[in-house]
Amino acid sequence: MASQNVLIVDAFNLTLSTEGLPNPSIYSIASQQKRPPVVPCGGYTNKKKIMLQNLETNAAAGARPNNCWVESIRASSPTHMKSITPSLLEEKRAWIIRHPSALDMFHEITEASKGKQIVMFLDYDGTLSPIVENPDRAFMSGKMRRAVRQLAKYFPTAIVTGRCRDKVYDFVKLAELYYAGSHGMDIKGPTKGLKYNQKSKVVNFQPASEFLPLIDKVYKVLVEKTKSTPGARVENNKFCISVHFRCVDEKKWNDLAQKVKEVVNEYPQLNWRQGRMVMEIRPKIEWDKGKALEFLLECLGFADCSSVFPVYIGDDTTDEDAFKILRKRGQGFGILVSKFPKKTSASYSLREPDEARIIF
Ligand SMILES: O=P(O)(O)OC[C@H]1O[C@H](O[C@H]2O[C@H](CO)[C@@H](O)[C@H](O)[C@H]2O)[C@H](O)[C@@H](O)[C@@H]1O
Repeated sequence: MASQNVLIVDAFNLTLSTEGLPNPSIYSIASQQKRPPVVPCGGYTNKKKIMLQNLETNAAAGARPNNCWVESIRASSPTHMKSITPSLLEEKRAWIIRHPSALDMFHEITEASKGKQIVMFLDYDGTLSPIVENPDRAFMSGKMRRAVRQLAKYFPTAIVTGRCRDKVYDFVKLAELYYAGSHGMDIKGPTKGLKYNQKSKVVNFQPASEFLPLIDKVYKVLVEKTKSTPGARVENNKFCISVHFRCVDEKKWNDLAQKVKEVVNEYPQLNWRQGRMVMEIRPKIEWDKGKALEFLLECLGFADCSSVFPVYIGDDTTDEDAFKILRKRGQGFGILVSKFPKKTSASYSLREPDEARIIF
């Protein structure tokens, strides 16, 4: 383990010298990856062996922790990478030792999953698709789609996203997956290739359906209220709403946040959380991505099962709810996709969506 950490730190320095640009060796490894040969259905052990063959080393970079709201939004922007100080560098090194790359730790991970049923949970934005300015253009690559399709042949696989379920389906286009849209408030089972558990045939769950009219109303209010802020964008995610900051001048972030908070404060049934350059407004109910993960495990018949191994890969603050659940259950592990250190309950890290594809 110790020698592995040294390796990570060395590679980490190399990454820093490229000012946050993708590590060229990782890119070439990713592009040289060959798809594993198709193994018979149910061949989980074979699949794990193939996944092991895909292992390569890597490193992750980091960023400054944040204390206030605007700082934390700023921290989700790569531009802050410009000011790297020695203490920041030290912090980054410490972080990667605490959350090693899942690529480096793949052997340990596969050893831990031996004899257990792996269930995959995948966030969409920033995990399966790279972050882009226009949320309507956050396409998943054909390579990523093929990798997820392949994964789902061997393990029950769910997309867990803040997006509206229909919208994420339009991006992913794989009918054999489970989909948990609107931060888990809109769950639907596969419409094709069902093979894990009969119970999952009936998966269709919307714990916040009574909030639909309210969400529609508040969406319209927010569109009106934010239209004077250049670059602001409001997205209706059916059971929740996203107000995007990514294209707003940094000087206007606070103003925009105030406007949004004023609206949300008028509706005690709603609250908001911060995501990546976005404010996520949603119903105040005890439901989140972590609860959705537990719900899906139950649907699959693994509620009280000690031999299940859930793997959750995500990049955002809302994914932390799922990472926490995995820690609490003491089952499986969480993987945070991030180039920068973030406070996280995930065990491991990956730098970018392409790396997630490698471990598939
Ligand atoms: O749970 P997720 O799948 O990660 O969805 C969370 C939000 O993702 C999207 O916004 C993020 O990605 C956009 C496209 O790359 C980017 O422009 C934006 O800044 C990010 O916050 C999506 O548009 C939101 O609706 C989701 O809630």
